[in-house]
Amino acid sequence: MNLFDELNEPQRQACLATDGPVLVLAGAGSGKTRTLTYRIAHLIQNQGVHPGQILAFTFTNKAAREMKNRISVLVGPDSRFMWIGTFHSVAVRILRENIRHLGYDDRFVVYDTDDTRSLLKDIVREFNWDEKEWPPSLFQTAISRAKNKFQGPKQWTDTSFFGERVRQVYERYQKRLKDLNALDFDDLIFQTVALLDTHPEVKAQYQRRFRHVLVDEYQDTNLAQYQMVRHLVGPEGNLCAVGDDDQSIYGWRGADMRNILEFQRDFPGATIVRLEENYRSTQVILDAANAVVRNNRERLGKELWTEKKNGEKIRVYRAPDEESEAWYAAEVIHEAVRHGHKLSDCAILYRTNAQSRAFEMAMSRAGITYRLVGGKRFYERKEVKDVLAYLRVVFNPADDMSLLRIINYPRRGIGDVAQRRLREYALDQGVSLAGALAAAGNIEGLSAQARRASLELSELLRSFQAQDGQSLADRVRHIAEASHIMTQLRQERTREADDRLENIGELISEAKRFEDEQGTPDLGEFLGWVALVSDWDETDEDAGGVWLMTVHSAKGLEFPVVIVAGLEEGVFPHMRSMDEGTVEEERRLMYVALTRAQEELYVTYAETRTILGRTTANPVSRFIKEIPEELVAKSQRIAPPDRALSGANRTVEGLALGEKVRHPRFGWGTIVAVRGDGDDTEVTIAFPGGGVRSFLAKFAQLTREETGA
Ligand SMILES: Nc1ncnc2c1ncn2[C@@H]1O[C@H](COP(=O)(O)OP(=O)(O)OP(=O)(O)O)[C@@H](O)[C@H]1O
Ligand SMILES: [Mg+2]
Repeated sequence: MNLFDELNEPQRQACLATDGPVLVLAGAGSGKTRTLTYRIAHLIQNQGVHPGQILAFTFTNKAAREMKNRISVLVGPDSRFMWIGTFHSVAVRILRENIRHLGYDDRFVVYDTDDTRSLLKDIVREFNWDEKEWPPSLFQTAISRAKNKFQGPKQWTDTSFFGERVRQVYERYQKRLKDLNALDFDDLIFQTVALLDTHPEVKAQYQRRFRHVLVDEYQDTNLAQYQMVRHLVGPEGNLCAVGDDDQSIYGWRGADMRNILEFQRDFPGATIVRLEENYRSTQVILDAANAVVRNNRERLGKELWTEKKNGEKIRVYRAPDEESEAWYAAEVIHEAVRHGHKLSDCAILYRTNAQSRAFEMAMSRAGITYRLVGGKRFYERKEVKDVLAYLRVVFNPADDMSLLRIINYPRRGIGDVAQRRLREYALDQGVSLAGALAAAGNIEGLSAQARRASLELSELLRSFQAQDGQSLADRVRHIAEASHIMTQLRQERTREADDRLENIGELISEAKRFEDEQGTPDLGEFLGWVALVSDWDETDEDAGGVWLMTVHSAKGLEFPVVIVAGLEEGVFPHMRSMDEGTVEEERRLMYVALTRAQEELYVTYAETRTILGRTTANPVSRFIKEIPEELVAKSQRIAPPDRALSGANRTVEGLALGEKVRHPRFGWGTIVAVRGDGDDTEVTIAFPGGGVRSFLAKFAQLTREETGA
């Protein structure tokens, strides 16, 4: 097959320009990611570049996986030698190979935001500052900002009272992290850049290794990431970056559009390619997206066109409240399915995660399977973190923070007093907390009980370490058992404890999956992988169902049917952006949202919305007003939700066991249970071949046999 038959002229040009820097600057859906993928295939297939010489950055692990799969189809199994990943995962690989040059041990662990928050809390306590006045999140944000700009504590410039305190905390925090042999997320990039900055021989080694560097979603790289790219690109300057200034939506995380503007300065002689044909959406959708984003002043300016001239008009729906909005979404989806779409063709996009609740509820009630991207993450659950804390200490005995988490969990008689004593000893002697445990026999001021328990724990951890080399899943299982975490949960005999046990079981399965897929039982690799698991990796993509996610998560994706919800001033654009003067970034976010749609686009808003128990009435979003009227369908409702509800109500009166009813999605079934009454009536229906499902009768749109469908 000729690769280039599947590309248009400018896309081909971007693939063929393999000597020197290339910047592809183009709007949504114009084939930037596709071009990048084909360029890699072209390099391997036609230019004799070895897959191991290719380094590509994507914005999510999911995108990396997809790109890898795509390329392996084009070039075969050797593609496994390519380095394709997020900035963070590439950084972990580089640091594991080289971090010793920076005085860390290569068995470092990665701290998530929870872990760093406890560490910061600890530090504030050490300084004896009021924790209410100086919450850890304050420092977390400030330190993260600094790292994204590649500013260490030494480069700190803010000398105000507040700034001075941040500097103090920042300095102590970095020192503590190093003692703990831990890195936070931002450190991964920061330390990689520091490493490449100060170790020319390491830098040269990577530059020789990677002859071609590629970056997707280039508009969302921050300064530190940009510097990482610059260091890794060799003297030949073979860098291909693709991006869209109109889709820059991570300013809050330090993404800097100037990276695009400065590309030409940093990589002189760069070929600039523009793509203008969009292959994703209908002209109506593009016109709407173009019209909205045109209201931004800070942009390079470009327009998109498509050959898909026709297209359904956009439907705008005004709901009385967020529940009706969600119910409307459910109707849209039923309708789409009736017209032959799969559930997985449909996506509901919203501005903040908190908005998902109403949609989840409506989907469950309407019997629509859905997949939520984001939300409470598996790896953030307490019991999972407890077992992981054991694993981390086993892997990296210097990790005092993780040891503190489990030093007395399950309870073993090392109380607060004993813990304080052990920490004092560790500090005095310059050893880790694990070292103090081992020396408990000689530490004064410990009760006999605490002393015995400390020594036992120390011995237990040592026995866990001795299992290096066994299967990972077995190790995780053994640790969860021998630590008595499982025993304790089993004894509780509550539903919650059962859930927790199940989650630990899931963690063990994850360890097995990791081992099977990555082909290594290495605990460190597993922990590194866990730390970088993103919302997407926790979504079962094969499961089917409507997608629920934030607009940020939808970056780079496309769906035939898209519902963009919550278009109210204060929600989208978000309140904070109005205070901080970043409405243009919100508008880019709206542009991203609209351009995810391939065929049908729905935009909804609610007249009143209850957030955190407070009901507010917000005016309709300016972004809706920016969509030209001629692109919006006149009839704005598929079916008014109130009528749908009352209609459903009528049909369910007096539901009886054994009665045959019809559900709009699952078809005919038999009622096997009825619970509750009035609006709360819940019916359970057995569908022949479709299983048994429960619905709130009020919402289920059931019809009776005699009335027909
Ligand atoms: N030359 C082409 N011929 C046919 N289809 C194409 C062509 N180029 C791109 N496409 C298709 O158009 C869609 C959008 O492409 P792609 O996702 O690469 O765009 P993008 O510019 O990366 O979008 P985004 O800005 O949203 O990340 C994909 O379904 C892709 O397969
Ligand atoms: Mg893309």
